[in-house]
This record gives sequence, structure tokens and C-alpha cells, in this order.
Amino acid sequence: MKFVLDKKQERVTKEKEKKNAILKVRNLNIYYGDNHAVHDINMDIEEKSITALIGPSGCGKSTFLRSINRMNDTIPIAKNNGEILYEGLNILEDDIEVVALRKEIGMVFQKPNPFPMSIYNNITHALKFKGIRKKKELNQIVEDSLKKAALWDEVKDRLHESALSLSGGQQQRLCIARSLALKPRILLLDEPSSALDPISNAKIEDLIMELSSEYTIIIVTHNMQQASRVADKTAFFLSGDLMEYDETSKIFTNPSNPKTEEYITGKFG
Ligand SMILES: Nc1ncnc2c1ncn2[C@@H]1O[C@H](COP(=O)(O)OP(=O)(O)OP(=O)(O)O)[C@@H](O)[C@H]1O
Repeated sequence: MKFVLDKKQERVTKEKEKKNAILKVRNLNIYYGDNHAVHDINMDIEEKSITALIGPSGCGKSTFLRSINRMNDTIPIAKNNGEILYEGLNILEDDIEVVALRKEIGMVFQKPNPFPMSIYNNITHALKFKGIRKKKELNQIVEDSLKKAALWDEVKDRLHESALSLSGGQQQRLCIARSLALKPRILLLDEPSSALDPISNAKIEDLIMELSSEYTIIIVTHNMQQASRVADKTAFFLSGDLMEYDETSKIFTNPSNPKTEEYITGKFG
């Protein structure tokens, strides 16, 4: 079975520039009460790369993704042990400042969730809490973030209209712009385009590839064509285990684990 690995060629140059591991996951276990949802994960995530997390429903992809910016803290029964080293610092430690962490490690969810306010205010909302109040500076950040999220041209003349007047795909790019305004280093994307039409999906994929020159991106996706098109590395999860983690081309053309092969060829899912 073959997936079209288009756009891979353009990425070869970038591959050569690959940096160090920005995240090192060590013996990570996550539990919801008695349910041991994620089992002893060990993996390194390279800086400025795209990592796809794939696997059947309920295998722990989102649980793992959410642990990277401590979103599981909001679930009282969720507990974990092990380490997620972000540039050497274990972000699972109790004394980590979670709000600051989430600025550096931003997250975008499956369903676009813009605030019910103007496009402009969606971007500036969190910046005001950071003490950025000068109009000129805010304007510049709004423009830069929307440009990076490939949305500026579509909204520059309607910045003060409600974000809810945007299409689903535009709303999702606005949510990405909102994260970018906080100058994150890592973006966690939980099925960011699965609720969108094919054209919006393609725009989000192009955007993800564009952003990976500057940001580290980890994306959960059920869409294997999407993983094969965008990701440098792919991690296959099954029942809470990390079964295989390798270069995306290897995972999709010559996986080492027979279970990976069965999954990507649609024998189960
Ligand atoms: N908030 C929660 N409370 C309790 N259990 C949860 C919670 N979220 C997930 N789980 C459990 O953790 C396990 C892993 O779920 P998770 O959502 O991480 O899988 P997933 O691979 O992301 O699935 P999907 O592809 O369907 O989103 C499942 O057994 C699930 O029931």
C-alpha cells in the first residue's frame, strides 16, 4: 500500500536542518482513576518538526497530547507519573507555572472555539493580561499573527466584526493566530481540521507545514493521508502503548511493527 508522499521533496532541505529534541518524554504513564490510559511512553520530539500521533479511537493520543501542556490538570481523576522534559525542565512537576507553560506550548482543538468577540479582540484578549496595552503594539501583533495564520488577507478589512461571523476554517485559523500571538514554541493540534470541509482542511495543512519552519508542531489526526502529507515523524498508538515511532515515510511504507501495518492498511481502526 502506498500513500502519496507529496510535498515531501520540498521538505528535504528542512530535514537537513533538524534541531535537537525540544521535548523528551520519559516513562510517562497517565491514569484516569483505575484506567491506565497511557503506558510508559518514551519519545523525543525534535524542534521545528511536525510529529503526527495516529491510532484508533481511545488509544490515548489526546490524553498524551493534553499532558504536554498540562491540560489534563483540569480533569480531577487524571494522574500521571514519569517525565516530560521541555528543554531539560520536567513540566509535570508541581511547581511549574501552568499558565506560563501554556503560552509556550499552545493548543488548538478539534472544534474551532473563538471567543464571542471581535476578530481583533480574539487575538489581543490574552495579550492585555500580559500587560501589552499600547495600541500600536497590539495592532502589530494582530497583523503578524493573522499573517502567520494565513488569515490576514481574508479579514484585514473586518477586524472588528464578530469572530463568529467567520467560516469554520477561518475560525480555526483564527484560533491558531490567537495561539501564535502568545509567541509559543510548541503548538499542540488535536484533530484541527477534522471538522472542516476539504478546502479548509487543505489550507490548514499548508499552514501547518509553513509554521513548522518556526514552531514545533504535534498533531493528533485520524486522517492517515494527512499524517503522511504533513508529518516528519509519526507515532502509532494502540491501547495506550506507543507501538512505533519513526520517520513518517518509514511508518507508511515499511513499518517495523505488524500492528502498524495492519492499522495503516485499514485492517482495524
Ligand atoms: N476526561 C476523561 N475522563 C476519563 N477517562 C478519559 C477521559 N478522556 C479520555 N479518557 C479515557 O482515556 C483513554 C484514552 O482516551 P483518549 O481520548 O486519549 O484517546 P484518543 O486516542 O485520543 O481517542 P479519539 O481518537 O477517539 O479522540 C480512553 O479509555 C478514554 O475513555
